Amino acid sequence: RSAGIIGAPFSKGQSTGGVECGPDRIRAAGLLDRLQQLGCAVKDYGNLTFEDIAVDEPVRGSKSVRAVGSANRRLSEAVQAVKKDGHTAVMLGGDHSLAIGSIHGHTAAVGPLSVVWVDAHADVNTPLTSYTGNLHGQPMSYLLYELQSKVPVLPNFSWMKPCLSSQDLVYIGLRDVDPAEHYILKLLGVKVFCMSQVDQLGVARVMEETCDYLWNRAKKPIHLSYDIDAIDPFITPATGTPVVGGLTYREGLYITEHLCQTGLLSAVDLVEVNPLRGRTEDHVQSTVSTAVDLLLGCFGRLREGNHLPNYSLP
Ligand SMILES: N/C(=N\O)NCCC[NH3+]
Ligand SMILES: [Mn+2]
Ligand SMILES: [Mn+2]
Repeated sequence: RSAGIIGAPFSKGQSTGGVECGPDRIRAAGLLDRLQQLGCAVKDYGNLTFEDIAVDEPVRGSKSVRAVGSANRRLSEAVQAVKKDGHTAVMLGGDHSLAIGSIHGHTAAVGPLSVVWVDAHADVNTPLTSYTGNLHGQPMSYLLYELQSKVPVLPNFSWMKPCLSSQDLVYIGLRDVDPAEHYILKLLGVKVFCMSQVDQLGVARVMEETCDYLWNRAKKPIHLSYDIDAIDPFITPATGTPVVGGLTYREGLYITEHLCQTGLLSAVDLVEVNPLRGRTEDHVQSTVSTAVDLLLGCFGRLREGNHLPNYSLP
């Protein structure tokens, strides 16, 4: 396995400062070393820098549209480069509006994807249904072919087109979905495992059904977009929009372990880690170390233990 790490210190998809510090805090917690200890080849592409947009007035209620569009254009190009180099892409956020560029670039590089979106939220508001105008609550509406008519032309978004079919998307962990989002998910028939279904089925069955559903037609590369707020805030409190009743640490890890063993995991986003939202340093550490463990699960770390192929007893 080999990982290409992209830091995306971007926060303008929402209005809470600090999420731009996510990439460096996740690196500082030892992500690269621990990936290498697993025998994973690692290339760190560094942190993206983003165009400074001096004037970025709301458009149809959506905030920082020009900055979000510009940032995601750069991210799309970076993800394409990482995929061309043959790595599994790892995008460290930053807020979830970055999924626009990550999924767009991944698709541009490898073709049609299966997307697994692990999140307390559906992030499928359109610019016209969003209460807040924050673009981190809207990325999926820019990506889905079926919603193209519901998303107005926005400045700095002309570089992209929708690139995902609603039938190639599965949500896991939903527990805070707006009425408009719920309507959209039902209208499009999107496959959803909300927290009730995680409780009802158990995470192992959820993952079996996720894979069976996504592979119903053809096996495609998997894009895992992991919002840290999918995990219960008791474990990962340092995030912008915590919602009680989330995934346990074990459930969150099981999801990554299961997708890793499919051999199809082609890109991972780990977003919404916000160190400034931890009331104590322990809260920040718990959040950041969970993020690292989730990513290690994507690259073959097993709770039973691991040893390198060349290991020999002294
Ligand atoms: N973390 C968030 N999305 O995943 N916040 C925005 C969504 C609120 N409806
Ligand atoms: Mn999200
Ligand atoms: Mn969320």
